[in-house]
Amino acid sequence: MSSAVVIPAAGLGLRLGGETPKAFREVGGDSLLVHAVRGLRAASAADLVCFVVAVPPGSEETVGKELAPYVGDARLLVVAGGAERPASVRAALDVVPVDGIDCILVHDAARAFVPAEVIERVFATVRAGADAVVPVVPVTDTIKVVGPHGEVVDTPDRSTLVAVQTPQGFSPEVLRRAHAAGADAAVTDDAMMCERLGVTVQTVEGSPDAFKVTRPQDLVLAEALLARREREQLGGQPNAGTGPAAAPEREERVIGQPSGWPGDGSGGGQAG
Ligand SMILES: Nc1ccn([C@@H]2O[C@H](COP(=O)(O)OP(=O)(O)OP(=O)(O)O)[C@@H](O)[C@H]2O)c(=O)n1
Ligand SMILES: C[C@](O)(CO)[C@H](O)COP(=O)(O)O
Repeated sequence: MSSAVVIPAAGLGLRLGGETPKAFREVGGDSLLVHAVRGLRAASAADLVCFVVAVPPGSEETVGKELAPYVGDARLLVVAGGAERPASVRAALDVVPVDGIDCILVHDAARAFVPAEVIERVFATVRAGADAVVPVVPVTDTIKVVGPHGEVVDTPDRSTLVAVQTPQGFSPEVLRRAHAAGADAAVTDDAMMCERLGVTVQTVEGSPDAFKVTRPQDLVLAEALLARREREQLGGQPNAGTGPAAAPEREERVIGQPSGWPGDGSGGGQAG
């Protein structure tokens, strides 16, 4: 079985702040997008033969050059994303080759540090016959349903709730059918679009490391996670020498603003 991965990376990152689109923000010297692609490549069991990345319009060429060294023998296609995540996924999905692809993963660039075992679990579950698969982690807060005036109207049983991550895995036919049906403003992930078709979505175990970089404090967490992985690769004990004094010394940096991005004077930019 061969798979393709669609990477929505066209978001502005408004909750993160800053002037650079989130996928281009750097942690440990590489952009979130590069980390995400490298992580996907590391999951060799997923047999990824095609990467399709949706990026802010105007940055396709720059991103194509930046990512080429990281995709190995796989095909790399970079397309302009849309104003909302479903439109970006759709734009990428439209160019995924039809022949020879039995599984399509959809993975947020913002979940740049997903462990290989999560990717492989998702892939294996699609390979075993599931139409749609999502990695999940338990919810650790109490969740309330709130009414129009800020009043609590319900406290759902937490044991039935999970937080959903990516990559989400799909049978190509099901994912294409879900996107052909269209998305409204309520749609926050691709699995939800499949649910609306009556497709059963299977869960598998996710990982805290697959968190989505969303707010500024997530960059601090990302730096710490990278530092922990480096220590582990060097053969050190995972927790040896940790603590406030052992915080990573790297600085967060951003890569050059792509041409066509608002403010570069070219008149290009991203809708929405
Ligand atoms: N129009 C959009 C919006 C989001 N995404 C991508 O979808 C993933 C998850 O979205 P999110 O974390 O919400 O990113 P942003 O939309 O950039 O964040 P914000 O809502 O804070 O602006 C990210 O990899 C993001 O780049 C996308 O490809 N196209
Ligand atoms: C797809 C997703 O990452 C699953 O948790 C999430 O729904 C993206 O939502 P966002 O509002 O675009 O962050």
